[in-house]
Amino acid sequence: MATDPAAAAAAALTLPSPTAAFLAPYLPAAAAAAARKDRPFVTLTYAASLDSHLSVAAGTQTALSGGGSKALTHYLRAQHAAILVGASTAAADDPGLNSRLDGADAGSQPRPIILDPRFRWRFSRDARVLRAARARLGKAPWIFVARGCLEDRADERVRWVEEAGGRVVPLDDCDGWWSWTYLLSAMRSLGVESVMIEGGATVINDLLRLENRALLDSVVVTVAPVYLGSGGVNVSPQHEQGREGEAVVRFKDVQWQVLGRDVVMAARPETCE
Ligand SMILES: NC(=O)c1ccc[n+]([C@@H]2O[C@H](COP(=O)([O-])OP(=O)(O)OC[C@H]3O[C@@H](n4cnc5c(N)ncnc54)[C@H](O)[C@@H]3O)[C@@H](O)[C@H]2O)c1
Ligand SMILES: Nc1nc(=O)c(N)c(NC[C@H](O)[C@H](O)[C@H](O)COP(=O)(O)O)[nH]1
Repeated sequence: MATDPAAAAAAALTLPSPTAAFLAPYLPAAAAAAARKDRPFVTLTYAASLDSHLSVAAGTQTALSGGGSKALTHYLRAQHAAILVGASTAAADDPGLNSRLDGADAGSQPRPIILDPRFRWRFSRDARVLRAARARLGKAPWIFVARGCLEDRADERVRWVEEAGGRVVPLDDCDGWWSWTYLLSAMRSLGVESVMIEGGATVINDLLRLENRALLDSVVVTVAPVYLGSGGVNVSPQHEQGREGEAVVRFKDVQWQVLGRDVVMAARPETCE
């Protein structure tokens, strides 16, 4: 059964100050993010197994982070204006997409953004992200949908999102896919100054491709001491034929911190400048 947001808030997380100091150089600075008008500050973040898997199988959620790295993730959420996931993550995880960090108030909650061009996530009024918003434990979601897939404005899902204070945002029609330049520019024009992108694998692998890497300001990856085995949902940017080198992603400004059983990397991607 899905966790009740009120019960989740009661199980609030705390972050030790050395971890906050470790993350500080990788966080969006308010003035710089506000000054940048073409796109928000972007942090890509996820938790993976030793074999770089996000979950044991598509459509399922696998808990990887221990208490310390989970607190780090919720701290990161509170440091960003928005948190974004793909439609398959929304469908598989029924996520709350709020910060349950101890002391996170309404003002520090990120705006959940769900990429769902074909509006195929069949959520109910009881979806955790909606319950969290109604309980004032998080902001209400914005769901990005292609205009042509949003003909039925009487769709009860639109009503539920609006009732919670959120929006189903019509974006340009597309073939099921928007470029990240377009998406980030759309977010910035909606006033979003920083966004934490949590996944899933389709989103992450796409953002790590050579043409998108320069859009990433920070990358924060938790590695948990477990193998999930082949068949899992894998983070591994794809080789394109004849362009093998382009799938190799290297990082600069790399720092690691051990948090309980997990290790966390904070870094910036190297781009071909
Ligand atoms: N461990 C972690 O940190 C973590 C984080 C997130 C998700 N997950 C897991 O990942 C799995 C889901 O990952 P996935 O790869 O199946 O799906 P996903 O969450 O990446 O969603 C993919 C869908 O999002 C939409 N989308 C993504 N990019 C888009 C773009 N540029 N333009 C338009 N639409 C776009 C499309 O509908 C696409 O089919 C689940 O098992 C979930 O539990 C784990
Ligand atoms: N940091 C992290 N560790 C994990 O072990 C794990 N499975 C995720 N997964 C990220 C994904 O985005 C999930 O959907 C949200 O972690 C669920 O979000 P909530 O806590 O419900 O808000 N993230």
